[in-house]
Amino acid sequence: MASPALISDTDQWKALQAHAGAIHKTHLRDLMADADRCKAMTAEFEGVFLDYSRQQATTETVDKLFKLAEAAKLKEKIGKMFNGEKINTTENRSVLHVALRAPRDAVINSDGVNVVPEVWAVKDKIKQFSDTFRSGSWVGATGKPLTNVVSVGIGGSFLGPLFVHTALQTDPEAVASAKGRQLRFLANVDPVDVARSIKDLDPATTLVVVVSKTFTTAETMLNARTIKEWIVSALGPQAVSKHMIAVSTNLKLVKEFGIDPNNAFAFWDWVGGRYSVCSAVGVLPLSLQYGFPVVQKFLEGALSIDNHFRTSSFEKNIPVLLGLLSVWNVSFLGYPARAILPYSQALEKLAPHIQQLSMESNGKGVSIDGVRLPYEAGEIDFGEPGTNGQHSFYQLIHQGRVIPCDFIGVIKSQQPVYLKGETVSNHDELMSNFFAQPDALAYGKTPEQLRSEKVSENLIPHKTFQGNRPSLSFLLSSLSAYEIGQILSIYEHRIAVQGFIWGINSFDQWGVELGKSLASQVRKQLNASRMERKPIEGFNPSSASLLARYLAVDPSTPYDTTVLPKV
Ligand SMILES: O=P(O)(O)OC[C@H]1O[C@H](O)[C@H](O)[C@@H](O)[C@@H]1O
Repeated sequence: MASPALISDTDQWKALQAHAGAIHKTHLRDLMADADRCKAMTAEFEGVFLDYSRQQATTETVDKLFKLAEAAKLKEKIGKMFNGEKINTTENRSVLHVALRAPRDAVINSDGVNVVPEVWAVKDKIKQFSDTFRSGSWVGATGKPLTNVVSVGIGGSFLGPLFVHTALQTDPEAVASAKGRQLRFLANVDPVDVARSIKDLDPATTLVVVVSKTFTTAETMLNARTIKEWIVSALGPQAVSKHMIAVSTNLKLVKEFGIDPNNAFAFWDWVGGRYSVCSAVGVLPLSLQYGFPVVQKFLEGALSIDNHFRTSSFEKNIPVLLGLLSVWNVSFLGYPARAILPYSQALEKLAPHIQQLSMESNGKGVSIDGVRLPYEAGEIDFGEPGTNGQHSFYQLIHQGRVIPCDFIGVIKSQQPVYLKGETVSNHDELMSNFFAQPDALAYGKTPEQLRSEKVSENLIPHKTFQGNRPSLSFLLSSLSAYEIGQILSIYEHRIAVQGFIWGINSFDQWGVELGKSLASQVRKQLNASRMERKPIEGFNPSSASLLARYLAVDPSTPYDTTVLPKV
């Protein structure tokens, strides 16, 4: 018999659907009373400890999920990814971000060519360039060493590097190596972002890295031209070769832009944009700021999880367990969202990165074979660091909608602080919340408990917490470059597992195209109306009237001369 086209046609999927009915009748309060279950629902690898006992699941659920994984051929699909097979079928590409952190002697083929030597050639070039840059021997047009870096890029050419940069910013080793330097990002095409990214910077001491896989992304190219103008107007056209470098797969366009090809750093079409932080996209700007050795530790952390993911049995495999549990929450329990709640300010930009990684990967409506899905794939990811989130959206999570939560805690803070005489250290104060919130969600508070506390009857419905709200907790030993790499890789693989189970292509992103092409029609209209006073044509009544309102106001932009931000 031919294998079913959709995973939802399998007996294993149907068994889980039936099982979900039974699970809905349980309460986490009761499930948590089983100490053996709690112990069984944990996994550990190196310093990463995962406790998933607060999922609305039993060991039977997990067994059934493993059977689903078998039906979805998860093991084979993981193998195909690591072996460089062209699993991104709609773009006919391998998916080899794991090659970016593979050891020098590894062999990973794409199209019959071992890509690892090319990866290391670029890393060696980055190391050499960043050493020269950081030593002060690379000087700008006025002879001054450059201490500021502005990385211009958007989407995958921005969010991963921003996440890692933000996480490293307070790590003692990274702090020491970044003394006297700053790294900034320019992503949005909004001129306000341009103004903010160059505020108080001197072009004479600034290096600009233009980061774009395609080197055609409209926002990045306009921002790159704008920043080029900022440099040229201050230092003259010959300054570009000393003040602008690039990261791209399209080295031809880099050259045409006017950046010296010697100062261009390559990557390859088998690296998806949102999976590119371990390529020159992240490694170059981060090495300029922190030095290559710190970034190498980040890559090693990612590699450790790659090996764990590739070789561990599913029972112990953290990304596999996480991916399967997310599928369980979305497809069987019907919870469409996931909150990412790091109890670590250093992980402030994890959720924005995961938003792209997860939603661009798994936000699909058809199977990899083009069959419309009878179930929803992907989930809505959002999050904020605790405790900030607690004072913002946790009300909804506790008493409103059910949103499975990822709690991420760190045992040893990057920045220990204690005030003599205080009950606990500042980090213990933070972590008190990390330990308390998952139980508040799981156990809730009953009307009986409230009555025993003499709460007045009219307030009992308002103060009742139903509980039975799933979460999982990660406890990391510390948060250095290595663990940051581990977190990245855990999420990358978890999201791939989800896509493999749902039977979709997690590595294309056709859904971003339509908006781009409609924007080009608007761009043409804005040009025609502003420059030649042409009437608005070819839009629906709503868009035409919005455009008319927009164009009616004088933007105070003189169209016959260049204007740069004044900050
Ligand atoms: O790196 P670039 O080619 O400039 O692309 C930047 C971004 O463009 C689009 O939005 C894609 O959907 C993203 O996946 C990509 O990361």
